[in-house]
Amino acid sequence: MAEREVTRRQGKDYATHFSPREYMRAYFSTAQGDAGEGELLPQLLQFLHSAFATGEVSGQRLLDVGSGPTIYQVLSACESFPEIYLSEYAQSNREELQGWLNCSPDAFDWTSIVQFVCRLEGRSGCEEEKTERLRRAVQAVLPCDVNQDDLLLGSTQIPDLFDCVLSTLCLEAACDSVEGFGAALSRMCGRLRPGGWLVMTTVLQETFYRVGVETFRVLPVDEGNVVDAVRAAGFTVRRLTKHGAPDVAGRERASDFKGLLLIVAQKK
Ligand SMILES: C[S@@+](CC[C@H](N)C(=O)[O-])C[C@H]1O[C@@H](n2cnc3c(N)ncnc32)[C@H](O)[C@@H]1O
Repeated sequence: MAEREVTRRQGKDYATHFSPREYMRAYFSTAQGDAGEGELLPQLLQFLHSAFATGEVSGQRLLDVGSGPTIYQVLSACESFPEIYLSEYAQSNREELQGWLNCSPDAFDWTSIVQFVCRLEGRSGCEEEKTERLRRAVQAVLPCDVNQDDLLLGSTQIPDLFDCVLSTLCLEAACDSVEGFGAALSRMCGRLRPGGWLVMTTVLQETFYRVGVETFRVLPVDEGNVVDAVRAAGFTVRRLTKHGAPDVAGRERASDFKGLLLIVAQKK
């Protein structure tokens, strides 16, 4: 029987076909994440914990680019940055974030992941305090498009300069060429002060991931592509960690990533 052709969503489709609820349910229901992705989520959480726990990556203001509907990525950062600006392309994702910030009764439940991060910090039992700290830290949920020169799309009343830019699993989803990836990275760090920090996580050689019934296209990048882009954007790489992907067979995999790259870099 002929295989059904799958439409690979990309670009503007994020505004219309990306279901925040399906995304969070599939990948963030527990701190173990999606079974087919092996240790991806624990590795992300562990890396983000260690990146911020050293105390070196710290300051006043942090910009998270392409936040999606998720808050896992800023749970560690809120201990080191009292002001956090979330930014995201899709309005539906921004609404999910806002719902969580407003303690909406039907907001996604992040308890399992907050518990995991508190355990990493040696502060089991402090989940409520952590959640409150993060809610207090978030100053705004801004629209953003990494493919536009004006990345934050004319948002006003935001700082001219940030001390840290964080971005998790975003550019490879948002860009359609290696050149575009580099340009978006430079743009994203345009508001970073000299000496400021870039913390970025990237899936390697991924061509797709699934969200509910939809399949999203991903730009396959390798370690060299990412490191070259980071250096070309004016950074010194301070820390680089790489993990392989699990060997999961089958067409029903949630994604086809081959590895995970975790980078801390400092702007010259
Ligand atoms: C795989 S999700 C990652 C979300 C979140 N950062 C995380 O770690 O789970 C990719 C995100 O990139 C966002 N995105 C897609 N195109 C974008 C663009 N042009 N500018 C900024 N973000 C974009 C999507 O809306 C989506 O939230």
